[in-house]
Amino acid sequence: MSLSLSMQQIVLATGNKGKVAEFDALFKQYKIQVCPQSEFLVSDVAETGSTFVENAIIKARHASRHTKLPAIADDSGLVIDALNGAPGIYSARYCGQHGNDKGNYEKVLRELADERRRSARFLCVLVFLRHANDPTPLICQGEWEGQITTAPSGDGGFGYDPIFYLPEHQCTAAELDKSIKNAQSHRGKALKRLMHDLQPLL
Ligand SMILES: O=P(O)(O)OP(=O)(O)OP(=O)(O)OC[C@H]1O[C@@H](n2cnc3c(O)ncnc32)[C@H](O)[C@@H]1O
Ligand SMILES: [Mg+2]
Repeated sequence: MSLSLSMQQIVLATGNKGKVAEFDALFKQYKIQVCPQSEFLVSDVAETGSTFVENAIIKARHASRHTKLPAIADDSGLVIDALNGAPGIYSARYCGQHGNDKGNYEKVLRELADERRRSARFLCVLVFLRHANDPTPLICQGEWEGQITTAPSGDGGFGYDPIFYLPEHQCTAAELDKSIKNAQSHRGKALKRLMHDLQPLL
């Protein structure tokens, strides 16, 4: 594709302010201009897929259709082994109310109350669409391994960060320096891979 992405805006297809803040820092090192969908008044779209990949494509397509710009979408979530992979693609609305971070992680802590197996990982799927009807999306994934705590700790980050413990740092993701989270997280890894694949288009 001849389009020079370094000259053109890309819409970031997420309504999550925590993600936007992380992407703001992450994109600083790249020569592309990425603007959150809120700047174009893009509405949230129903995430009706049954995989992270499907939902990321749905969000990217919706934002691209609305703005007529290339789009990057993030679909992510927490996968807990003792809960057979839940909350997974339902992470944002696990307690029944979309975006209620505290309600969501408190539900997880209740469900794991008598459980010794605490292993879990964050997953992030990033999708890049050149335009709304792009038949060959770029798709990249990143993972971040950790343990679920028995009580929340820390007030940085967003979502499940206060209950996601990193043994190598001896703190939760909500207590971790932002730059370390971005360097090691599911989102940071997925973006590195996506930018590697995007380079030939820049
Ligand atoms: O769909 P968009 O508009 O991007 O915003 P969302 O919050 O609904 O995003 P998702 O559908 O991808 O759901 C992801 C949820 O997984 C959780 N999550 C994802 N990444 C996280 C991170 O880095 N730290 C903590 N929780 C995270 C958090 O609860 C998110 O709401
Ligand atoms: Mg969502």
